[in-house]
Amino acid sequence: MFTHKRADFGQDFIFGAATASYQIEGGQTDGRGSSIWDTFSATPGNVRDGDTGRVACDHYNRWPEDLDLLADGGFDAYRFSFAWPRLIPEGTGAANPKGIDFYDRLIDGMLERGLKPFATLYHWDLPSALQDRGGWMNRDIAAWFADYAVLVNSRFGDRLAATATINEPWCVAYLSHMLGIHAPGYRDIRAAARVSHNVLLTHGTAIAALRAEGAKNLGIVCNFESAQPASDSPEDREAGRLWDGVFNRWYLDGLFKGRYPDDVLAQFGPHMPQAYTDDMAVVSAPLDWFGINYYSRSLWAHDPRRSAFPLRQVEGPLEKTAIGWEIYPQGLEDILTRISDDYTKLPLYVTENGMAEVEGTDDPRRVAYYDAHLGSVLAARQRGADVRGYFGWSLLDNFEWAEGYDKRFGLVHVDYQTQKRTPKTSYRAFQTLLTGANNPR
Ligand SMILES: N#[N+]C[C@@H]1[C@@H](O)[C@H](O)[C@@H](O)[C@@H]2O[C@H]12
Repeated sequence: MFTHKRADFGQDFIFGAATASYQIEGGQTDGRGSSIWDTFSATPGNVRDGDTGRVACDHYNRWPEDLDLLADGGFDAYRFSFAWPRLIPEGTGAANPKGIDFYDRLIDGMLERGLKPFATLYHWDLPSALQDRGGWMNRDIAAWFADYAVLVNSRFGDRLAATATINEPWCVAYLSHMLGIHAPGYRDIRAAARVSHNVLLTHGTAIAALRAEGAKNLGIVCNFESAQPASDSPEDREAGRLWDGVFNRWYLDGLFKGRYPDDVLAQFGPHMPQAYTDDMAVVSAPLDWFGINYYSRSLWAHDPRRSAFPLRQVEGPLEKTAIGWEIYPQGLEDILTRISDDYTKLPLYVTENGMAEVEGTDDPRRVAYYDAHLGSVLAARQRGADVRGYFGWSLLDNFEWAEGYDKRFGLVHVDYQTQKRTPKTSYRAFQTLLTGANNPR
């Protein structure tokens, strides 16, 4: 079990578990429109083993059982995401009544179980119809998303404990438009430059629209790595710093300082949208809280072969998870204190932290991973970071994007043939931490 006690975090600290619509819902029915992940995963070669989110964890039908798992585990909150194409199948225009009904029942189910709904408006499942119109490369997405955000707020806002506009803008932009690993699978520096701006413009535009509706407890969720040089050479030190710019400072500087870092701008060069500086007041709209997703560190070396972003990742020596990421708890303490010291005194939530492990229900390594990272949260709080909550990723084994179902992050094992849920040892560790009991269901 964990070495920490619930009281160590203070009585107001929130513990939750997190999921995302495309990764768990399935339910490609009842008026749900196509998403870019439906098309990306249907394209051979994009997702391991040809896996798709067509069924996933069948959460669309099994959500009561999944909410029971959260409640029985003693969690205070549930971080979930709305599927834009389930609510507005074409992305703009008419809403889908059955989609609204699903989230009505889901949110009411949380409240009935004493779970605080922590919502994310966008966790990567863009309506395909909007991709047909340019998707994130089209500046108009800011208006499309703002209208969607206002719809969500009008139907559900009064019941939400917190609302994040976008999950991991770096993944929406760089991973999906520069590296091509996620949907829509572009490998294009011009697309990446434009989306790196448009995703934050979209966030800020939605914040303004939601404020106009009186919405409260608004934030965004960004992912951070401890970006380090692979050696002490000046070139590698510069490579580590540049990756810190690409992954961390682009979003921190944009959101909290209203400007993008010069070293990354230099790499994007002429590909940035014209007059983007005119948008920075919108990009850096004041927020009520900030979400941090943290998993690991990364090591970087100079790579002179590359004309832009001249760096390459180097495998590190630390123990690794089943997805190959080093286990580096210090990085969570470091990013939390860095954000608090250098960027914002807003309430912070660790909105995702967890590890992939090989299949099974006994996962002592995952227990140790969570225990160490919870220790980092406590250390960051002791250093002055106003960390208000922590969400484990993920409640369930689920569709792990390009890795398909091969990589399992769940506190609860899912047998995808039977959809049977089985709490793992790590779930029991949280249950003991949060309820004092270890009461197998
Ligand atoms: N990979 N990985 C696990 C996890 C992913 O499943 C989430 O959807 C993302 O928000 C974030 O990347 C982290």
